Amino acid sequence: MADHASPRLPGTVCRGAEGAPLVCDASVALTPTPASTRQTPSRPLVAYAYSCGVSFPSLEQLRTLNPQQQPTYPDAAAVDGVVGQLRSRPPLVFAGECDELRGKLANVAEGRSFLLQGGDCAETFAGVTAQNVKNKLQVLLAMSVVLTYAGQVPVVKVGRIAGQYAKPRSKDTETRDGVTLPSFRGDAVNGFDFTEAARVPDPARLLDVYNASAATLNLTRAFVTGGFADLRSIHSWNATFVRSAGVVERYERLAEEIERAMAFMVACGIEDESMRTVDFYSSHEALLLDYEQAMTRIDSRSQLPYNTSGHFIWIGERTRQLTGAHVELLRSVRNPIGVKLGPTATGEDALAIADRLDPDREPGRITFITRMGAGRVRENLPRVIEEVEASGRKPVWVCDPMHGNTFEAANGYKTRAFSQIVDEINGFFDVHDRLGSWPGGVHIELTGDDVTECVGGVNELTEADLENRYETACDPRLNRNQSLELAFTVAERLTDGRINRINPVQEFTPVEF
Ligand SMILES: O=C[C@H](O)[C@H](O)COP(=O)(O)O
Ligand SMILES: C=C(OP(=O)(O)O)C(=O)O
Repeated sequence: MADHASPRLPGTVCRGAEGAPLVCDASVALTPTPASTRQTPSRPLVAYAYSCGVSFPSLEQLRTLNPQQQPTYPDAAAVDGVVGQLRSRPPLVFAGECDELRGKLANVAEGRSFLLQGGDCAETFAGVTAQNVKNKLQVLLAMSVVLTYAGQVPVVKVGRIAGQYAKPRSKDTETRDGVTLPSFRGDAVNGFDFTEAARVPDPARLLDVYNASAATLNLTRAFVTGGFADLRSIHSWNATFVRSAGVVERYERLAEEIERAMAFMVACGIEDESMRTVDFYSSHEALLLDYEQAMTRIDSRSQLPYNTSGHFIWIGERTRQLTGAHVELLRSVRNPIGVKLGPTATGEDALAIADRLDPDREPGRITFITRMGAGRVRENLPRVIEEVEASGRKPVWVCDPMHGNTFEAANGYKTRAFSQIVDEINGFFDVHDRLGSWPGGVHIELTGDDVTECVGGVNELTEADLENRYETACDPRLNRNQSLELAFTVAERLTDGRINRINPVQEFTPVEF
């Protein structure tokens, strides 16, 4: 074990200020790792405590906690090898960016802004193309403009992007025509093809996840800062929407209004950087413990651990066990954390998880993503909100109207009805309105393409249409027009009496002419 004064080496274990061992950050590595201190795959990873005394679990410890939804790899040594390689890779996101997002989410929790989180149900390696990433950004930017302008709220933009490659499944196996194989668990785990070979979990895919996420993030950063997100190109974000839809005309009218407003601002001398770039963050479900634990790094500024695989990570409905491995891992990292709450979640469950993940009640740390289903949201959500808010906690409340509203169409396609998605969102707003809490955001599975996966919406897709372009690797997503239509629906609920809360009248400084 190296002492603290030694050069810090990736993956080495050294003594912290109080004698507690800590794992050093690859970003502060000074010299190549000498063979004697190299973390070999077969050597157990050492649990450590960082200076403030919170312990960070080793993979061995996590594995004793009966982790749910993990792949069963045929070769444990191969997993260790991959984990070792991931530990030495550079971080994908930076601690300071995660802090910045946490600060923005604190504003959302206070009712001062709104979270738009959206993207694929399951990203795929084949989907890492410039066109795909651009289409997804385009639809998210268009939605965010609708929310900002029509809804009159500042919008925090987070993609389900650059890491959303692993899926929890209801069943371990899938049967087709009498043949039973392991379920597809996302490109991070196994192959989509229904063959025995494809469905074997392969740990080398975790390195592909890293590479695909890095490429996606790189492109995303370039798009959002390189002119693509310039509000003055607002019309061009619309170029690829299906023209016939009424929702597109509505968007065009709004884009024209924004252009006029911007021209007015420019004429008044009010033009700044915020019109040209946007802040955009990545997020995914932190499902695969091998990957998420290996991607944790010690921030060289604060000496605290951050999961560097994405800015915002969430714990799914199936893995939120209070003393389970996922909660144990995420309680020890500093990123803002989401927790999905399904229809059976109680206020007591939510409070217990919040206390475990966020004992210090740090603003912006916890986001509860509720996904109760349209039929249950009005009945089940109030109790959860009431109990959590009565404790004095102020989490971000977000509605995921997708996961509680999935059904199988008569022709066998897994689908969702646009009307039910809207109904759950309306239920979410109704409940928050009644309780006086802040409906802080929406979490949507969507794509920038014109797929036919969800029925209804402006183009009135029917079950028969599903077979035309059903391309999701897991759950059905809203297509471009449905996503935009949803943004207008949410914007209407936001303007409904809320503008004053978000933009309280401020001291007015007259512009000099
Ligand atoms: O996206 C969420 C889950 O991974 C998905 O709904 C599970 O789908 P399944 O019920 O077909 O396994
Ligand atoms: C699996 C997901 O959701 P949930 O945990 O809510 O089922 C998801 O959002 O991809």
